[in-house]
Amino acid sequence: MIALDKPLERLLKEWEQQRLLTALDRHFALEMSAMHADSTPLFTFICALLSRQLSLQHTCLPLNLIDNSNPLAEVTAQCQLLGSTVELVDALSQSSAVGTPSDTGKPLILDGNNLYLQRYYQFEYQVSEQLKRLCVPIDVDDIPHTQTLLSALFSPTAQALDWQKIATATAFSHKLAVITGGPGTGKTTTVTKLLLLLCQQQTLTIKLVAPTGKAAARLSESIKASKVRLATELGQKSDPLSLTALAAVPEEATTLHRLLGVIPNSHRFRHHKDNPLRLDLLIVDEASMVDLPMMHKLLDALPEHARLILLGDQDQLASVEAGAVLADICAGLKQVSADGVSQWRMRYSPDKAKLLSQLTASDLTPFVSPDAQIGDALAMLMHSHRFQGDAGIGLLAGAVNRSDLEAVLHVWQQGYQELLWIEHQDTPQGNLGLQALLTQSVEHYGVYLKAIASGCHTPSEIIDRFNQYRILCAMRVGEFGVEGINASVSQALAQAQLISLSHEFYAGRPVIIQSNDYNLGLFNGDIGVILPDETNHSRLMAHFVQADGSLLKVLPARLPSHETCFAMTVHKSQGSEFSQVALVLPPRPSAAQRQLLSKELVYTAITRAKNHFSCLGSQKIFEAACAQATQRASGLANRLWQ
Ligand SMILES: Nc1ncnc2c1ncn2[C@@H]1O[C@H](COP(=O)(O)OP(=O)(O)OP(=O)(O)O)[C@@H](O)[C@H]1O
Repeated sequence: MIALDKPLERLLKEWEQQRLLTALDRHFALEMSAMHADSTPLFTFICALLSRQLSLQHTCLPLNLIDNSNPLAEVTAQCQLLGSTVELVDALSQSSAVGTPSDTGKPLILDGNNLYLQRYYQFEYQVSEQLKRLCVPIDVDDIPHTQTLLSALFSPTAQALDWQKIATATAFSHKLAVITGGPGTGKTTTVTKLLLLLCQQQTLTIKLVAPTGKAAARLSESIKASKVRLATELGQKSDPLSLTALAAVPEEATTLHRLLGVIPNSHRFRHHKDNPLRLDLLIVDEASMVDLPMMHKLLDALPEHARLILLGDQDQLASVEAGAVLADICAGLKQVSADGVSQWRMRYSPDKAKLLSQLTASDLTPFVSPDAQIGDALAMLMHSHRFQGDAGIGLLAGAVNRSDLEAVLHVWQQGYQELLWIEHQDTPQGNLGLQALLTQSVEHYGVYLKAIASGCHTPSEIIDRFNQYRILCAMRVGEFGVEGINASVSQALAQAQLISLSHEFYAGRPVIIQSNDYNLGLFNGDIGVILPDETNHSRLMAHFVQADGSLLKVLPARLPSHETCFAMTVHKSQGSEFSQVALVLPPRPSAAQRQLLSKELVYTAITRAKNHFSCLGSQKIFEAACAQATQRASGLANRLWQ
């Protein structure tokens, strides 16, 4: 069933050298083969492919999607699979290492055409079961009263259907609710109104969390701002909704790790099935960043009676680790027309559509679906309120998200003030595009660096100014990856005498943490700035703003692994927002790099920008990225929707 040009062990080594496989993939395959006496070259090769899938953040290996004639996409194929998917499934299921879904003792599980590592099969199966268990309606005792409250919260709109109102009613009447939408579509506004409704009725222990400290801090700020707006609105009316209930709406958010209770030097948390969280309602923001294992741990720790609300943008890059849970949950709402254009459309069971229609005084019968499944828990907000004023960023984000290349080009050609295209331009004097980016970065980073030089000793103020601008890179390595751009920006700032590179730690050096240090309370992705200590100006300390707004100070020498952060990856920027963003795309990406340049990556970078977005790139590469949608292999969408 497998044809190899050379002995498999030699090929595995070559593939590792060519970076088609990682060392881990090769070792995993050889280890599995050594552990099972009935191993065949086919089995060993498939194990390498499965491990590679996990390195690429897929949760399984769909055997029917393997390109038999060149499974590793080599320049010249040295390995081919012979036979159909059915024969491949049959051959693998003979292996003593491969079990069926109920075989908890086997290291690999074959479920239909999908091959899993046992651990990932369990994560996926349990997450789907946990979500389905949560996907139940909650009785609305007094429909007319709730109707009145909803009408008081939502003024009539010009649109036929007010999806924020429908989302509020959806979440009010369901134990699980997933409210998704792009930036500024009103997710926080909606959830604040929902919390007001719930707090008006009963006393609940409500917790707000996000995957990173930065995202948690943003959630707190958004909820606070939303409460202030709502208080003004309520104050203007003689409403049945009380300001007292609004005051009870919580606004402090924390990180998922902190909520679950980190146990130092362990992958386990203090809260789990046997020691559940003490809460009645959990709200998770930036849910697209939550990977499959983390979602499992979170759902496992949720008490039986608790409600769960997930907020996020299903179009953003998926989690850094395996899985794309939020996208999988929403997958059943995607409709692809005959001409290949995809759009979202809600799907409700007849009962849910009837209830929502009653509660919101709108007609939702066109959205009734006989197989709505988890659709009853979903609410999608499509209209951005944030991008009305600065239309360029919103239009560009929308066009990229739809992979509408004509519209993308059109937006760039309109010359919007908040958009700047910088073309890579190789000349004997160097890349002029890169030089333009460096000039821009010196101007923007100069603001906070000059503030430090002029004696500003208020760390939060300086960090705030630093956060106004950020360079985001698609890649980590290379001249145009995070490493290269950080080095170039550091040099440019040193030349402008804004920083001094004579010491590793200097006032103004921004750092991003690359591993978790539970003792210090620093986590992968946390960003801080090295600054003179407020109480002793001759001593430098790394300053980090925590989720609750407080400052954490750490001696630079004690920092866990970290790097300079004038530039960071788009992946690491999720959950953050900056006034100005500059995206850097490589001019000549390798084949492997091209695979990573996706529309989700470009969309995520654009939507981090509040006021200005620039892109250093070449038009061809930008368009190729916009045309490429990422698909993560997973069986979760099927489990939830079939
Ligand atoms: N129905 C509405 N009418 C007018 N403005 C609105 C409406 N809903 C939200 N907004 C405004 O849009 C902005 C963004 O709202 P909100 O923070 O709720 O969106 P979000 O989806 O949570 O955004 P993000 O993804 O950026 O966190 C706020 O200024 C809010 O006042």
